[in-house]
Amino acid sequence: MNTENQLSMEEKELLSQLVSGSLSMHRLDKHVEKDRAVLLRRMALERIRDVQLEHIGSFSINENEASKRNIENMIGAVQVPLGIAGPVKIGGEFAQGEYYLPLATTEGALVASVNRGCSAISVSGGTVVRVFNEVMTRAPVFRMNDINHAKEFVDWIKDGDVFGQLQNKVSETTRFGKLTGVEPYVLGNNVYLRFEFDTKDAMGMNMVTIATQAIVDLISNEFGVYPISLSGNMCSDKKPAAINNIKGRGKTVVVEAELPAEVVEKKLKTTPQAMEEVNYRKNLLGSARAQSLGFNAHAANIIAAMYIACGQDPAHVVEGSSAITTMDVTKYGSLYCTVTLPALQLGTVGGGTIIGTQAECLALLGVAGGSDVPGANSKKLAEIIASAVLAGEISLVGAQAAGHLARAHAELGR
Ligand SMILES: CC(C)(COP(=O)([O-])OP(=O)([O-])OC[C@H]1O[C@@H](n2cnc3c(N)ncnc32)[C@H](O)[C@@H]1OP(=O)([O-])[O-])[C@@H](O)C(=O)NCCC(=O)NCCSC(=O)C[C@@](C)(O)CC(=O)[O-]
Ligand SMILES: NC(=O)C1=CN([C@@H]2O[C@H](COP(=O)(O)OP(=O)(O)OC[C@H]3O[C@@H](n4cnc5c(N)ncnc54)[C@H](OP(=O)(O)O)[C@@H]3O)[C@@H](O)[C@H]2O)C=CC1
Repeated sequence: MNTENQLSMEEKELLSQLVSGSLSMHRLDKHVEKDRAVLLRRMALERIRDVQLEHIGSFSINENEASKRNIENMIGAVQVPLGIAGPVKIGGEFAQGEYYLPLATTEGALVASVNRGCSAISVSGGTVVRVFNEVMTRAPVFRMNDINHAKEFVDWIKDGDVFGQLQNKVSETTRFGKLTGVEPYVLGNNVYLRFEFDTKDAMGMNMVTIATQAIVDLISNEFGVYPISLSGNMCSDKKPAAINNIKGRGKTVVVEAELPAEVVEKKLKTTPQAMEEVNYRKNLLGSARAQSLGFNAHAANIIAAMYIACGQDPAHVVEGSSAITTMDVTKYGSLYCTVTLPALQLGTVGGGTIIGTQAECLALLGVAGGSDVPGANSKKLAEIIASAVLAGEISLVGAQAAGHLARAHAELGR
């Protein structure tokens, strides 16, 4: 437990006010520097709850930087073990060569599994991966007087001159972001405008939210309606939603690899036929019967572990998990595998990407910060994560085809 000897007289007084409740935790920031506020809040909690927060207090994050843009009421940091899988050979438009994958997880057997998948993919020649679409969306909801009013509004917003005005307005709020489209959706007298943006190397949710505020101010001045909410859930952010799977959100990425039968037998201890059948009956039929939005084995596992490692917003695992995995035996007897990720939201600038450990993971992948051609780094990261997901799918489907799932977790996960 931290002792009061480390504190000045003023800090001791603030600590006792925090413990008594006469000073709220967040107001402390007005009285002391951020690093001292983090310490005092932690010490107050130790006293209030009679616990020791020694590990929470052990970190290298810069409290001033983090308190500006990543966290409020900071008391420390939690640690998640970081493992490495690979190298995996990737043939992307942006990611080309061999990559070590940082995975932050507490699930034993996960890193071993991705590592095995990487090895099987690499000896088979690597992945081929492409980003097909990139778009970040924000969709305010407007309550119109009646259907006529809704129709007038939709016709107005579709006018090319109006769209040009909106684009100009957006360019006043961001140097990098561009408004690329707007799609109106109507429900009764509600109109949802799904604005689409290219956010380059940023994941972009702050960027597009600020831009959309400027857009709705213009709409209010020009058309006389103001949204009920800046986000009307047709965006759709951090919720499982078919619209993201169909239209895409973040990066839409597709990855493939073809494994010769000998590789499947040697590396995965099974056959292409057995893996094809597991994929069909589990990932396709089982997911359909369960009415799942994701037709895969564990895309979320790899996305979550790489998002945590690389400073992404982990809530976006929701959309990322809606991936579809296919596995087909070819006429040559090899196994052709693909993963389609319709909505992989990520960035290499902003958000959690600047925190020391996360920035180091991005550096390990060669994608820390913005790229010379804005957007290239985020697409490279998308290609790498998609390849990692494929490695995870190949290994887990292989383990289930071989009947090794329970054994692997008994040995490595407990
Ligand atoms: C565990 C293995 C990999 C063993 O796999 P194996 O083939 O029995 O082991 P091996 O000793 O022959 O090693 C083969 C390769 O695996 C890797 N490997 C092997 N051990 C390690 C290790 N300690 N650390 C790092 N890498 C390891 C490594 O690449 C190695 O090659 P080598 O380098 O030796 O030439 C395999 O059985 C496996 O992948 N099982 C599946 C485990 C898995 O994917 N778990 C993910 C979580 S499951 C879950 O959360 C979701 C679920 C299951 O509920 C979803 C669903 O419904 O399906
Ligand atoms: N506000 C919301 O509703 C939501 C917010 N979030 C949070 O949003 C954060 C991510 O938002 P995001 O907008 O990505 O990040 P930031 O708000 O951190 O902004 C990133 C900024 O980086 C600048 N930038 C510098 N170089 C580049 C480059 N090469 N490409 C693109 N932008 C560049 C841009 O400035 P400029 O704009 O001047 O071009 C951009 O706005 C995360 O913390 C996430 O948790 C998540 C969901 C919803």
